[in-house]
Amino acid sequence: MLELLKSAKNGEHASNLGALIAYEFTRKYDIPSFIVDPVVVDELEPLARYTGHPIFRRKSIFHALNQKATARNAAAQLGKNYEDVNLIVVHMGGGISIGAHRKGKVVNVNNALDGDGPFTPERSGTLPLTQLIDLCFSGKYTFDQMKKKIKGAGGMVDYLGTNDAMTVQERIRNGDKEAELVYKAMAYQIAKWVGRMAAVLKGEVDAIVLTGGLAYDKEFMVRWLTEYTSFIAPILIFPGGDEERALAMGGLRVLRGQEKAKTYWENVLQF
Ligand SMILES: Nc1ncnc2c1ncn2[C@@H]1O[C@H](COP(=O)(O)OP(=O)(O)OP(=O)(O)O)[C@@H](O)[C@H]1O
Ligand SMILES: CCCC(=O)O
Repeated sequence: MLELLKSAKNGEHASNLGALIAYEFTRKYDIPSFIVDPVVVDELEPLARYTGHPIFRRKSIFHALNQKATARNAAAQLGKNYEDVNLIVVHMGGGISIGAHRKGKVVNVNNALDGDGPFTPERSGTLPLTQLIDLCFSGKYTFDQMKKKIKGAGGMVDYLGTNDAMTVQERIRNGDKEAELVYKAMAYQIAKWVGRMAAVLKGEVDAIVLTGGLAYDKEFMVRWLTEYTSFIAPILIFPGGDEERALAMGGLRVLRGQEKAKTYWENVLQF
């Protein structure tokens, strides 16, 4: 695992550092370390794995740690167990993931890292395929530049020159119509993905759960998402993230014998 993460063979991401840092603590203090709900948690149902062409495979990459922790908190707020509810969890940070949680499993979710889903503060989300192929072969851009359009320099930051939603909100308050249109387009695309996940859950949705940094924005983002999606289910809001606590609780569940740690199996990542 450590070698694979160092090589970034499956993608560059800050979370690649997690296991490496944990391993240093293990060595220094002679204590166990665990990985809890990493971005590659994969509970997709078989139907969700189809892409539309046999050589492409859908990967489950999303904000699993915060999605799972927030879903548990939301279930508790509903007075139920996570394993007994259906939720659509919308994590809205620099990247955005929309997961269909059916009775404790994330059976469908967009690949939040790799050009799938709504556009986000710093990612393009799904792009028109043929235009993308044409641009790749146009000779105008390098491989790295094209990759950057999808992750890092795409989405809101490319439209408005900032990935900071709070700056955009201030611009809207000051009458910037372009900023309003782009920010609302992002809400519109997120809402469309909520609709998809409602279909996956066959309309049996106990709640739509909004979380991540953008969920603090009640004035615009939360209001627009409520307008578009509240016909599906009640909306619960858990702004920010619960990641550090979720990591600690995951480790504690194993140390207390409430959960068994799984063994990492490298072959599952060979695709
Ligand atoms: N209090 C707030 N009010 C409004 N928007 C906020 C607030 N806090 C953060 N945001 C916005 O949320 C977005 C990023 O959120 P967050 O900090 O959750 O992302 P991240 O942790 O960098 O990314 P990710 O969640 O994808 O790992 C930014 O555009 C930021 O401006
Ligand atoms: C999809 C993994 C978390 C992120 O958005 O970076």
